[in-house]
Amino acid sequence: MNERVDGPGGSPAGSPAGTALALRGLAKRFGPKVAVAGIDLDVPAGSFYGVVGPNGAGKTTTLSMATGLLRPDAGRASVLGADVWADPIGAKRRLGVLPDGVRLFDRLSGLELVRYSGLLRGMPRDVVEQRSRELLDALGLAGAQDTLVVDYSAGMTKKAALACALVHAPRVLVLDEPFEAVDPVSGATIRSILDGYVRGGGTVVLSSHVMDLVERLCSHVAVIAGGRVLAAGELAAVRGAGSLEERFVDLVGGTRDVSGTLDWLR
Ligand SMILES: Nc1ncnc2c1ncn2[C@@H]1O[C@H](COP(=O)(O)OP(=O)(O)OP(=O)(O)O)[C@@H](O)[C@H]1O
Repeated sequence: MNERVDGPGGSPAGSPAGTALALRGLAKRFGPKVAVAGIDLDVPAGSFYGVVGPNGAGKTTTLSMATGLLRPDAGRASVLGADVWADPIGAKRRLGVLPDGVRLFDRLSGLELVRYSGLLRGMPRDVVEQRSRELLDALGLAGAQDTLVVDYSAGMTKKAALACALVHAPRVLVLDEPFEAVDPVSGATIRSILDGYVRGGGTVVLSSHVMDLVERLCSHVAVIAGGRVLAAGELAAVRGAGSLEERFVDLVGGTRDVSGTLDWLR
């Protein structure tokens, strides 16, 4: 099943004008395991795009290939027209990425880490300095800016990584589980930063397991399972009459009845 509910202008063959992220036939296997089985997706510029799917659906593998972190076995990805593999510098200039299970240079302090990200992007030192401090302040890390990242909690590390993804003001943000391990106050701050970013013309693609959050934040959603897109397009069209969670369960398969098992646990 591959139900496409893209609005007019969406084209599975070419990359329509105004596409921030275009994925064509992306595929990846790990040994015998097919993680991603040929994914096509157009993320319209200016959209807030949620990618949802069960554990092991292929979300992280897809986003890693889409952002140049993992080489696909087949297929292409482009960011605002720049091919991620043929023109990596052009694509990465337009892109900010929060990868899954981020490995950071954690012997740097939070401030040093964000500064380092900005300087790597070739930004002027004074701009880097100002933005790094502003980002850490907005994300509630100002008090910990001189603490080594290795001593950060999981949520603090995620926020520092998000600051690194934002410092060069990219036009497209790809965030793998940005709210995981983040407390509710920080979550609200991140939501408001991302909202403002999209209102200013930026594009956000994020993966999440939290349907309520995707429903509240996103204009578009793709449901992925078994390495394929089951449905994609505007949130209202994908969701239909019910909630996104109902639609998700409907598409991905019902909940399992485990009432007669795990007797030893009772
Ligand atoms: N490096 C790897 N080596 C072997 N198998 C892998 C590797 N990375 C992913 N896989 C497999 O590929 C499939 C898709 O994994 P992926 O991490 O993309 O799923 P996901 O949708 O992000 O899952 P989750 O929601 O649990 O984070 C899974 O079956 C996983 O076991």
